[in-house]
Amino acid sequence: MSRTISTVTVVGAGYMGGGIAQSLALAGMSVEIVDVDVDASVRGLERLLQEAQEFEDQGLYEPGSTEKIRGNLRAGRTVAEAVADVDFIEEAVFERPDVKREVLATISAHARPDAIIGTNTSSIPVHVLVPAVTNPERFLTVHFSNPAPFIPGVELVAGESTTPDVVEAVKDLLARAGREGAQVADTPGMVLNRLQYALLKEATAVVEEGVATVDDVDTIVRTTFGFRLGFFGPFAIADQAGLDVYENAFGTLADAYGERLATPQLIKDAVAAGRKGVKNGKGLTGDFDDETRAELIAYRNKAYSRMGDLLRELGPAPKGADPEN
Ligand SMILES: NC(=O)c1ccc[n+]([C@@H]2O[C@H](COP(=O)([O-])OP(=O)(O)OC[C@H]3O[C@@H](n4cnc5c(N)ncnc54)[C@H](O)[C@@H]3O)[C@@H](O)[C@H]2O)c1
Repeated sequence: MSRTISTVTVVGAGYMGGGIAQSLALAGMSVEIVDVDVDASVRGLERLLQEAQEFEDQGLYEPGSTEKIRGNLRAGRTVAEAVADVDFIEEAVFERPDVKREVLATISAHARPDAIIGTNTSSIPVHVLVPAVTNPERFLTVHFSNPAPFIPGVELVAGESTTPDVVEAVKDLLARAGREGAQVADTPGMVLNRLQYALLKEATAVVEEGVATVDDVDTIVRTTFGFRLGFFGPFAIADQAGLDVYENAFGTLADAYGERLATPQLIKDAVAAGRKGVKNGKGLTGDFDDETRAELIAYRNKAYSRMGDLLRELGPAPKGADPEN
């Protein structure tokens, strides 16, 4: 039977730790935040309550959210005291292995032996931190994205000895907080940053080669494929476009840019096996019959139409002044 997390301590009441604590408290968990000392923890709590009130006033949080957070979120104790009897501890201190190791060792020394311990690291491989934790079967990366109160996705990275029930318990906690956890392997950059940096790297090459300006690259990303990404990942998008179409298009890219942008084996194999995507009912993301295909197209059209409405309602994002040099 899966374990249920209902009490949480977040260590590090800064930008990310604060947002994580606020989100979990809003979702009904009993949460404590703790920072370097009691004063810093209490200041963190005050800042979070003020911020929650601002979100509520701006209509970003439901009426009554700040009161709910106030009732579920506390501060005022040391790390040792605050982690002593909770189901889950999320470490969100500075992104430095030495600092994280020290904090994780303190947490391990004072937490229950079965308490689950997560780290919010965005770049440090979990195996680098594992030696600092006693009972490492209960330790994993639980990587929230910025801004934590609003971004739903959370990357999970299990260590070599992390047990499946621990991953399941964290996924369940995240689901109750309206978040979605996805597990990835313990590799540098994990998935989020590897993909995000690959896009930025190619975008930078486009600008450096004089193909388009920074502004025009951002416009194209925002208004074309970026428009789809809130609803579909790259595999679902490829299924909708046609895997055979992608195979051919990769051929053109490979002619120009070489092996780096040649057709991936996964796509070659899929097309060779007769998988062309949604259009022939056989995709990388699944099989589609007439009914699911029609439902998908209806969902897609509604999603993009609503996305257009939202963008028109919000208007363009504020921009900085043109760089002076
Ligand atoms: N900022 C982002 O966009 C972002 C996004 C995803 C993940 N992360 C990760 O989240 C973690 C925290 O980042 P942040 O942006 O919130 O940093 P931050 O500097 O805002 O907060 C870190 C907090 O940790 C506290 N701290 C430091 N040492 C401590 C100790 N020994 N005991 C208790 N508290 C201690 C600091 O006082 C500070 O309040 C990092 O691992 C970072 O990589 C950050």
